[in-house]
Amino acid sequence: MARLAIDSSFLWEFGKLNPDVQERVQEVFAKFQAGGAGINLEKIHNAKDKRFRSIRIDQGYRGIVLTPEQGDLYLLLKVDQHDAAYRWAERHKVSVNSTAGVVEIIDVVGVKEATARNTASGGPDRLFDHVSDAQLRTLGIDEQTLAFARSVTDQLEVEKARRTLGEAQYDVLIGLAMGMTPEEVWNEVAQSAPVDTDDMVAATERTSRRLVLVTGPDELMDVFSQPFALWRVYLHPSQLRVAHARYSGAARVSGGPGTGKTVVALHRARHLARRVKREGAVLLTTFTKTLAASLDDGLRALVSEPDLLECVDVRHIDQVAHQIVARKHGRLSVLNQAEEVARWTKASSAHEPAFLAAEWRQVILAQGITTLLEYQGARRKGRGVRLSSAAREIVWEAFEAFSSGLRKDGVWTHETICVEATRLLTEADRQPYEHVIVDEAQDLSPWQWRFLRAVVPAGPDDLFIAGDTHQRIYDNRVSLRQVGVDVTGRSTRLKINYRTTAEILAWSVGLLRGQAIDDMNEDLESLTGCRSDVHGNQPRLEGFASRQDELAFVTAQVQQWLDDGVEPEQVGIAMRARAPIGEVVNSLAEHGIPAASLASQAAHEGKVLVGTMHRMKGLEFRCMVVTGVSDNSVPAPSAVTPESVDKAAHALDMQRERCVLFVACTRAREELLVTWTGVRSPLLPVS
Ligand SMILES: Nc1ncnc2c1ncn2[C@@H]1O[C@H](COP(=O)(O)OP(=O)(O)OP(=O)(O)O)[C@@H](O)[C@H]1O
Repeated sequence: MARLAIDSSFLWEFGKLNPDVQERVQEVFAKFQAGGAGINLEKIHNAKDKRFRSIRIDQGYRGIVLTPEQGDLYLLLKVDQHDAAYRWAERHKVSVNSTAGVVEIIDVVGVKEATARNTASGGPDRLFDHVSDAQLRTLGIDEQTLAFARSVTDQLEVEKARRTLGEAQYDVLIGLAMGMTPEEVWNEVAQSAPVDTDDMVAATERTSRRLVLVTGPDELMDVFSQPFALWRVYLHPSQLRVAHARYSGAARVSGGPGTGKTVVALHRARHLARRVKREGAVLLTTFTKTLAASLDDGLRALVSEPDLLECVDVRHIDQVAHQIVARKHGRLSVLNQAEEVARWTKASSAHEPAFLAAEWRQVILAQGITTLLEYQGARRKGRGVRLSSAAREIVWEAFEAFSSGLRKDGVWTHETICVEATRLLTEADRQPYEHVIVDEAQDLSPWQWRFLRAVVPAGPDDLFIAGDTHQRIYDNRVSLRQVGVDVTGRSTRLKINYRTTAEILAWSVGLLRGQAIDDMNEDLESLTGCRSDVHGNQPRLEGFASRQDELAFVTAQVQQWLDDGVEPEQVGIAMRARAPIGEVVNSLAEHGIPAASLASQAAHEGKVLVGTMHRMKGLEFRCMVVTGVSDNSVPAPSAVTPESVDKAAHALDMQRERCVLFVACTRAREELLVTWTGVRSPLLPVS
């Protein structure tokens, strides 16, 4: 049976075709998959590549297909209106790169034009004079691109020609333009085995970033119905640049929700794994077990080669620290919350245990304080009551009693483990990792940052940090510089949102309007320019007189989505507190809708997923309900310091509550419903 591969750029274009044409395209493909009966592949007279044929989609549309000279693999490269499709065929050719072994789709007319432009405008100094023709050919540069390379005078000219050059050849030229040596470029791009440029099947398999191999009609429909899974094969150039760049030190990628930061982190992990090729050399990490598990799933979706997977250690930070400390001290016994409270109670009768625990984390550990003198001089912004010097002495005694108690009994907290791991690493002569990639970096604590700084030697590409401070849902505010991480000049902000419709994104961004949110680098972060190109319905806001009415409405809406064909696990329901989760799950179950709490161990497949707003971090759903957004639940009263106690702490708590709501709402891809009973939350816009 004939096999079909599709250029991923077409998959995006498919979404923009009108539904009639989409249907025709699918019919044509189904015929094609069924063996090709009834498909007419027509020769194109002026095509740049003699293997190109056109397929009739409907009266106005044509597809351009590369037919095989040997074998059974067809490549669908383009579907467009008749004239545009033919014009495309007159400009492009397909070849297998002799060094990288991948399929390249080259705009040969465009390359010629770019060469002529450069030659006409360029000065006498050519950018690649230091690289010989023979070296360029060895790197897989073909004759036409060689002429282009000889015309180039600066990096910008290479960047401008990105869409016209073959992808692998572009990578070579941009690498050289950025100062890599030909040997370094070779190591990045070359296949280890010799390339057979006639073997289209092997080349297509190697081009998984761009070409999607479809083996049957079901899989084809699957690809069409899940354009979101496309990130595996296609990255936007702005994402790819960040994922594949060489940085002289720590680098950071930020960007609003759904801009692909996690996707970039995963691609970066694969890229570095390919480069280092040493088991466990790359750490891909984040701050919770659940998020680390989803990074692991993502990496496995992206990387199929077992030896590459082995290069990447995917674990959450506390787990990594735990292992380092356990290696030195043996099995670690970690306090649970009740045990910690009991120890604080024992350590001092002068203060509440909650106060002491918070002071320890937010002042002592956060600032890395180790002496009373340092504590006497420490800033305590946002910590409520002022403490005189004498009062600090009393508090310090409590810390000492608490810490020595831990030491004496050989017990730990996650924080003391992290601090000890950092100490051990500072004393060690070798760090365990060559590269560290951190996702959801906005929620790491200062002691976790110090640990990460210590886990990898400082140098090129040491730390890669992905995060969005608008989505900070815990109280960790960190200045990267103060924890020894300098990303100056190596920060990129992604702007295109691939998850959420423009309507949901704009409304959600409104929740944070006027908030001054730091960028972890002693400046302010901004969502300006964050956009989505996909349009849909406005978010729906509904208030009710009773909780019963609210639940009934939510249940009916979920039923409606399911009736419309949305899979149950593509519906998420978020709320601020944990308590109402059971109530929502039961209400759905009573109406025959399978549902599960995200926190439960039960299988989640085939169920509507219900959880706290915090738990929604890292997830996404086609349809999202954010429920219980009343004035007495959002912001959560117990999580906000009263203004009368500490104005600064109150403002920060309120900001965090807004961010938590923002995170929940931006999990929605297509539909967002926000509900409340009684008076709506003051965090919601008035209308
Ligand atoms: N280049 C791309 N092409 C197609 N889909 C993409 C691309 N980049 C990201 N996506 C999709 O967009 C969605 C959001 O991506 P991702 O989770 O990486 O964003 P994020 O910036 O980490 O989000 P958040 O900060 O909100 O958690 C995912 O479904 C992902 O598959």
